[in-house]
Amino acid sequence: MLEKTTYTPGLDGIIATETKLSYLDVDAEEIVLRGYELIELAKNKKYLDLVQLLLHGTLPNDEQRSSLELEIKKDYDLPAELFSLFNKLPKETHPMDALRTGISALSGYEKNLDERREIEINKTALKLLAQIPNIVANSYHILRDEAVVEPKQELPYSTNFLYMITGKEPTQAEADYFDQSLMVYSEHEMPNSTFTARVIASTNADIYGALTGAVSSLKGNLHGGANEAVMHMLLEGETIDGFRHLLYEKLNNKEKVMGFGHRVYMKKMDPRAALMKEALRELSADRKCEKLFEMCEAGEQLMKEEKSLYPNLDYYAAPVYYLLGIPIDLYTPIFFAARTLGLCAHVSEQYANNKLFRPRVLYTGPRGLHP
Ligand SMILES: CC(=O)SCCNC(=O)CCNC(=O)[C@H](O)C(C)(C)COP(=O)(O)OP(=O)(O)OC[C@H]1O[C@@H](n2cnc3c(N)ncnc32)[C@H](O)[C@@H]1OP(=O)(O)O
Ligand SMILES: O=C([O-])CC(=O)C(=O)O
Repeated sequence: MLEKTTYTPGLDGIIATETKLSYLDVDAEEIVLRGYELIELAKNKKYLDLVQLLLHGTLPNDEQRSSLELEIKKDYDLPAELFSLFNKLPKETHPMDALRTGISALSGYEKNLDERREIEINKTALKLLAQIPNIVANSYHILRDEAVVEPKQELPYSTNFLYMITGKEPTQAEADYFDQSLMVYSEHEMPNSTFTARVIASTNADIYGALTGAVSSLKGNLHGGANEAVMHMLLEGETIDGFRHLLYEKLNNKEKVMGFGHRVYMKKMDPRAALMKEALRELSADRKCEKLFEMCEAGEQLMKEEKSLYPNLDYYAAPVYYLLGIPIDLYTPIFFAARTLGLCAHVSEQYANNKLFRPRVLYTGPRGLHP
């Protein structure tokens, strides 16, 4: 007989696996990535440095970073059939669903689909890191009957990603904010999407299947979908007073306010949100759009006073993306593109030391019935 004491709803606080990749140390207010602290990395390094760190365990030197970038860039192009596929989707398809379809379809082009060795999975990971930004940007353009924006080899990795989204080359400052957002989104221990990917990989299923499942998980508004919801809420609020009114209304209706709360940080501010808040402060001042920053701060204050709840990353990443001119429907796909890194590292780690996930239940139904 399984004891009720072994059951925690939502697996809250339960250790699901061992990992060398990352750990949220809430007391120390540190997000540990292979021994480094994520916020320090995000202030001093680039997304590509994190690619090398998470997949290979060490930060690259300049030469290693350049060869990693070349390796990724050689796989930027997508099979032409993928564009035809996006053309056939209903125009109402959400970009997260187009992304899910795109990743699933890519599996058919993978020669190494049956490979589970780390060295081969890392190669696939680089290919996915090359192709997923292209899927994110161009499935969106195709669904809106816009021209495809081909990747530009001469641009740095994340500059090219932002360029494919907006169709115009970003300034250095814009590219830097975007790169920093990709870093803070890149890996976060055991969120629902990472757990989903590891559960799928634990059956020996391939990495495309694991990532396809993770896209579905990330779309939900209790997870990655929250960043899009935050921006819609800010636009609906319009002014500081309007936004405060909207938040009170939601709290009175017992609705969840998107962008607040977190399973692990519930009583503290997500350190990544604090970094994005600073990016928003600078960008708002630069764009003479201080009102957006002030609205966010007013919302943060209200939620602290009324509910003792703090912003998570999505709350401050959303307005940063808005000021970078990114369409709202792409916020969650961008989150996924950045998280592709962490997901691939977790899938690789799962294969390397696999044990099938298969938990038990606390049965609450009837017994002893007869047909
Ligand atoms: C990058 C990311 O993916 S971060 C997560 C993004 N998601 C969101 O922003 C969605 C809004 N937030 C939430 O729904 C939650 O805080 C979650 C899902 C992130 C974490 O949830 P859980 O750990 O399961 O906690 P749970 O939802 O049970 O919340 C505990 C209590 O705080 C309240 N609460 C938590 N978050 C919120 C919120 N955003 N707005 C209002 N109340 C909230 C709950 O209503 C609950 O109150 P109760 O005990 O009176 O019923
Ligand atoms: O950790 C979580 O549960 C959700 C989150 O913040 C992330 O995936 O970045």
